[in-house]
Amino acid sequence: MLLQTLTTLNYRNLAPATLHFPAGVSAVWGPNGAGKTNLLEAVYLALTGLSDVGRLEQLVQQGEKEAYVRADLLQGGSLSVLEVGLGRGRRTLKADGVRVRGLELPRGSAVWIRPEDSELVFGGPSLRRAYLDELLSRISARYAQQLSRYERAVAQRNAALRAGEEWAMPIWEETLIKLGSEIMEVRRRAVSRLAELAAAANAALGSAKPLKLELVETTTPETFRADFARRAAEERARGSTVIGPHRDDLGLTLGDFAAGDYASRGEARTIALALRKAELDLLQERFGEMPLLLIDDFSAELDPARRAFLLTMAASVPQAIVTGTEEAPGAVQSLSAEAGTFSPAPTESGEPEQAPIAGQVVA
Ligand SMILES: Nc1ncnc2c1ncn2[C@@H]1O[C@H](COP(=O)(O)OP(=O)(O)OP(=O)(O)O)[C@@H](O)[C@H]1O
Repeated sequence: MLLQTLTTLNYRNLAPATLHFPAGVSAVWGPNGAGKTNLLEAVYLALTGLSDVGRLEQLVQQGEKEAYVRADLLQGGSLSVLEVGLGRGRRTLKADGVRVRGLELPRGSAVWIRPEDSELVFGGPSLRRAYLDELLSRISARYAQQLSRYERAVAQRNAALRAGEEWAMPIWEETLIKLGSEIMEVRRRAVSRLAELAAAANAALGSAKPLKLELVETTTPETFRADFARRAAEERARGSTVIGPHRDDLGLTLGDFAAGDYASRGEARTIALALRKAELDLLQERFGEMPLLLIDDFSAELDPARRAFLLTMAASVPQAIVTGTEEAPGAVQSLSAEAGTFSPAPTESGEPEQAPIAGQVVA
């Protein structure tokens, strides 16, 4: 997977530009607020269709109505043009000029490592479910479809519970048991492999304590129906579905203790990094091609073992973009960031890879 160029227009604080990315590590460095994270966010959005902002309008430059991002991506030897158009509450994705849904994008194309990934450890179960569901949705389009059907059915059953529509319960319960059991089966298989990969990454990061990942389930495919009967009174009192994969968690144990309750901040960062490395490995196993690696703010990582791990990871994939307030070592391209513009600078080891080309926008 090689990103060849990224074009942005009216995207957050980025100046309109087309940037070229060679194979190897591109270092993007500059002061706080320069737009480094925005650049990685634009790449990730164009490649995966994924974005975790609350409102799409946030992505459009203030004072503008629409934004545009285009990525030219080389995958499996052929070039794809991926485009995103953003407007008020509206997002349009195109692949090679044809409108597509997010699921139809090249799903194993990028992994994004961010300083806030520690929230995967300290945050609530919904963050870990989102990590798992996003990853599994990229691995399997069917999983994504079943999950969205399941979530709709949960919302409808909750509405029926609140309206006291007892007659509708058997129908919704059968739907949830069918869709939910399939989701649980896929999660079980994936988590068993993810656990191996994350444990290996955690050990490679020099952690003295073993990392264990396991699904914490509120029910099982085997007991779903009986659990609905058992929790019937509670569900009616609360007006909500309290069992099922939408309430499950990805349990993280470091050594003998639950990581969310007992891990130090540094240990949490190591676990989060191990989870991202496992994600990279799983996507590579599934699609047979190494995703583009996006590392946001490597310079915030002060621990020598984690910093070395990040930089080794970047150097070991076909292509990585590494941002920081200082230049990442070993880069083949260096882009200095300032107020939303990215100017080629000599790398630590030589001349700029590209001439400045800001302003060339392919609309
Ligand atoms: N929709 C928008 N329109 C204009 N500017 C925006 C928009 N959204 C964010 N910004 C600006 O983008 C800048 C943040 O950029 P970004 O987070 O990419 O910085 P950064 O280079 O990663 O900084 P740091 O090193 O602090 O992480 C902020 O100054 C913010 O005000």
